Amino acid sequence: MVHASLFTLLLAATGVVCSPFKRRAADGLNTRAVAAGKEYFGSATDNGELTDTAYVTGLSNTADFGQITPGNAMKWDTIEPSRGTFSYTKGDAIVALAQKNGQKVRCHTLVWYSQLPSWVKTGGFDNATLISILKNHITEEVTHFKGQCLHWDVANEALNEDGTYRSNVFYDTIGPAYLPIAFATAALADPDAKLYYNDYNIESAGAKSTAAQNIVKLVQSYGAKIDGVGMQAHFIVGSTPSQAAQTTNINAFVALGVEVAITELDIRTTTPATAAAVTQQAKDYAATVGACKAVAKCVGFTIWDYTDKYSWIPSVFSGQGAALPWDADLVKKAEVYDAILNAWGSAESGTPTSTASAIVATSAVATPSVATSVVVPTEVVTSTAAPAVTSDASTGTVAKWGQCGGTGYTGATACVGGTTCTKQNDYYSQCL
Ligand SMILES: O[C@@H]1[C@@H](O)[C@H](O[C@@H]2CO[C@@H](O[C@@H]3CO[C@@H](O[C@@H]4CO[C@@H](O)[C@H](O)[C@H]4O)[C@H](O)[C@H]3O)[C@H](O)[C@H]2O)OC[C@H]1O
Repeated sequence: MVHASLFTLLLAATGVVCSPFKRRAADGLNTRAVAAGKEYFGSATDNGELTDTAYVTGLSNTADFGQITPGNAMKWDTIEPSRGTFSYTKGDAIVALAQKNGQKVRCHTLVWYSQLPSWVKTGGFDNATLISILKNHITEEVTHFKGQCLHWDVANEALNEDGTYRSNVFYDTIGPAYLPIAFATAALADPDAKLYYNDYNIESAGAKSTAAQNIVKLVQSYGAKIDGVGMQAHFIVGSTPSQAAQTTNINAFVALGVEVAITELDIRTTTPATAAAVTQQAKDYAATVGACKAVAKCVGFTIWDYTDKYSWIPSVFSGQGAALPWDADLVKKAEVYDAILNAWGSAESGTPTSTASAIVATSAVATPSVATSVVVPTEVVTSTAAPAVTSDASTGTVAKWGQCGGTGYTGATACVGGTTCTKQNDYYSQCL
């Protein structure tokens, strides 16, 4: 009897409840999300936190967390700090913890302008060399983690707030084609991982969300695989988009044939948080859960760490914080936690996903239209489609692939701002 009680306690601690009559998962954020039809509810984490036993116990509770995202361990500056030198220790540690716990992993992130080592950022590489560096980095990293990543955030934050492409070394050297090249390369290295574009301030309609949808179309138009879009959702208490606005926006992405995930949710406020702010924060969390729940193709939900103890917010947004459902003492904020829990629906099966939204999402799924011209690097080609880069108004002073077309280009010459197209290689032609 004593042994049976200990066994029950042990199972409860690891997220499983056992009785002589039935065995089911313990109630929690993840089990509720799964009951509502989602693949997981998860949390970001970081290596430095893994020595905190109480923290790890909470993170390892699969009733709450069915997925882990490495906050920094898989970024370029950690993985390939100098050219050709790869270090996987930190990423492996997080994957090992997830595997031990039976949790999924969202792998984050392959191509980002930030946390990019200076040898890449200021290396002064020409177009062909940078493409080779990009492809090598992706191939090496994705191959290393092959079979271990449910999702890869292939590209992170490629856009400015007005929807134009963010100037970074990849865009400035390669042009928008760096995105389809990155996705195609990742797909070759791990065909089973779902490949995501990930960004912030794309959680409701607007120029940046439209531009993110255009990135989906761009990658598709090159014949490369893109499976999903991650809405980071770094929100501010009382200023989050409404549930309806988020639902409509998620459906706009789903209509392009991709899935969506909430990838980095936190909702910050001025610290110390007031009682009113916490009440509003609970409503704000519930709104994003409600939006994801309402769309069948919103497949998963991640908060950017689970406790204020390790939130990135105070270090970046001065005077802000208290953004997560657990406080800095690892104590659940009951109001916020319960709001998330209840927004997913009941523990048994969840409230059924809104039929109306799900039908909109499903029926709106469309194969991207196929046009006649082909502009793809040979290893990328799986379908034919027109390039979606004609709005790129860069002129001859900055070389952009896609200005004039590449191998196999049969469409109208689009030498924007110049008169002569000079083909340099399969990715790159210059308009002068
Ligand atoms: O240890 C930390 C990591 O946790 C951290 O991870 C990144 C955090 O979020 C992602 O990048 C940031 C997203 O938010 C941007 O600021 C937004 C500006 O507009 C506002 O409206 C919005 O509310 C803000 O969130 C930041 O500028 C981005 O850096 C990124 O995907 C994560 O990897 O990275 C730094 C480490 O020290």
